[in-house]
Amino acid sequence: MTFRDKTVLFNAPKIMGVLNVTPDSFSDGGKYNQLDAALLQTERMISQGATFIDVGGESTRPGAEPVALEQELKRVIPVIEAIAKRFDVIISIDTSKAEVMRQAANAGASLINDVRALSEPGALEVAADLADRFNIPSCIMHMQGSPSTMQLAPEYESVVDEIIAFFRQRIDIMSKAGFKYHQIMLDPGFGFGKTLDHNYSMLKNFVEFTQFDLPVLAGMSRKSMISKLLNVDVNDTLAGGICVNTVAALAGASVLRVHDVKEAMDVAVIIEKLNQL
Ligand SMILES: Cn1c(SCC(=O)Nc2ccccc2)nc2c(=O)[nH]c(N)nc21
Repeated sequence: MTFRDKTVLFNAPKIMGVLNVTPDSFSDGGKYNQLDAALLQTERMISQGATFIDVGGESTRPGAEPVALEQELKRVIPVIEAIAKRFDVIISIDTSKAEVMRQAANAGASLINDVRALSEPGALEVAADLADRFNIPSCIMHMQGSPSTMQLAPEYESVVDEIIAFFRQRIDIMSKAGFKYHQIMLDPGFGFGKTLDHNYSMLKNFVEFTQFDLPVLAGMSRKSMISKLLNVDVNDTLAGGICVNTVAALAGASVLRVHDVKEAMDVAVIIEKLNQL
């Protein structure tokens, strides 16, 4: 798409900072250290401009082992409570489990981020109830297969069309379950059952995902679609991340889910400037 023949909307995206509270995301296992480190990281991301803090207790990387309910609760609930007590920020709970959604909302979370799009038992009902009673929206993400299988052989007739059809189907199911339209957020799920080319064709056609007039979240930060293409280590994907986030933002992404909040905020501030002229 050249800028000449299409009007590019310069709507600045909001930034969602990633807070991983899985044990492998902290240097040592100590409880105090983990909570303290999480709060320090949260404070840093808020000071850098994050609107959302995404708290996740189950790693959903390719091949990741599922986490038991009790384990996931132990990881995320104390962190959510501590953040809600200290900061004025929107806490997003990254979970697929109905019980984690309910307890996280109780502890102060006000956005549900489910990479399995409310497909687990009870999740749709609990999320719809939280939307109804507390106006808590849900972000539903497309994934082909499950974390343990999704990257074995991703296959699509047309990845963009299949994601669009998935969004249509899930929006219909959520509306029937009681969600109001504005309580739904969409996410094409970069890296979740997609090859490198699938990911870049999703990015190239990102504007298609905005056809529902619902906010669309883009989560490409530090993912293999950057490290593989640029042939760099995951810790050296900052420049690539800024590029893909800029492309997604100009194509209409409302939220960028990132590890590097400062750099994503720089993108948002520059786009906001263009919006004002
Ligand atoms: C929870 N969650 C994840 S976890 C995967 C991840 O960050 N991998 C990863 C992290 C760091 C380095 C390499 C890979 N990705 C998304 C996303 O794209 N959208 C939404 N809505 N939620 C998401």
